[in-house]
Amino acid sequence: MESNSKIVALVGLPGSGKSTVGRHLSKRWGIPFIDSDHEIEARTGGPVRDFFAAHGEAAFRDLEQAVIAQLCADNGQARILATGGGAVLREANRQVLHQHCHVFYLKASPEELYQRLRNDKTRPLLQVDDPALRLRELFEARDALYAEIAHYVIDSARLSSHQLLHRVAMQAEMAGIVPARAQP
Ligand SMILES: Nc1ncnc2c1ncn2[C@@H]1O[C@H](COP(=O)(O)OP(=O)(O)OP(=O)(O)O)[C@@H](O)[C@H]1O
Ligand SMILES: O=C(O)C1=C[C@@H](O)[C@@H](O)[C@H](O)C1
Ligand SMILES: [Mg+2]
Repeated sequence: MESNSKIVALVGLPGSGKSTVGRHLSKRWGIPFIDSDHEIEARTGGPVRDFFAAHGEAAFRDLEQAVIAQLCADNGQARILATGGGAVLREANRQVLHQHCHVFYLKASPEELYQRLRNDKTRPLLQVDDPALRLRELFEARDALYAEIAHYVIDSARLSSHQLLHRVAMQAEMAGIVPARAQP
């Protein structure tokens, strides 16, 4: 990875805490938080699930790849980036993330994710008859891909979201990726 990179990328399954941790780190460090799904929504003018339904997954993945390449381009600006849960499925995304960002894999078991998300109706991938099974399948298919690109694996088992945030912040600050800042 480029040693002067100031991009912290958060990867992991739906519910792993990317948005929660990303928002808090953004406040703590005073740098922007960008979510690739939100960037795509800003460009297409509607929710990701509508784009999926209208154009299919392959078209979504093409757009996602283009967006991630742009978000990882070095412009000297420090930032926190969360990627859509499926971004690691493409080799090109794995390469660009690993090379240009400090990648943190927020790892959680499918059982734990199910407990967090069981009442959530906003995640399209989980609106199926058996969301617990779906999470197990996603974990099986993706855990090794997240781990492959990660510079840091943060296991969130038995951590509250506050403790998880603290772990990521400490790791990044100790590694000198961002200057340590007093919490607002
Ligand atoms: N370590 C944790 N312990 C308990 N709950 C957590 C933890 N991390 C996140 N949560 C809760 O789980 C839910 C999902 O978290 P969040 O939206 O941050 O996940 P995400 O990785 O951004 O998911 P997605 O990929 O779908 O955008 C939130 O309600 C959040 O408060
Ligand atoms: O895990 C996935 O494949 C996805 C996760 C979301 O973040 C979105 O990017 C989209 O719904 C696909
Ligand atoms: Mg999110």
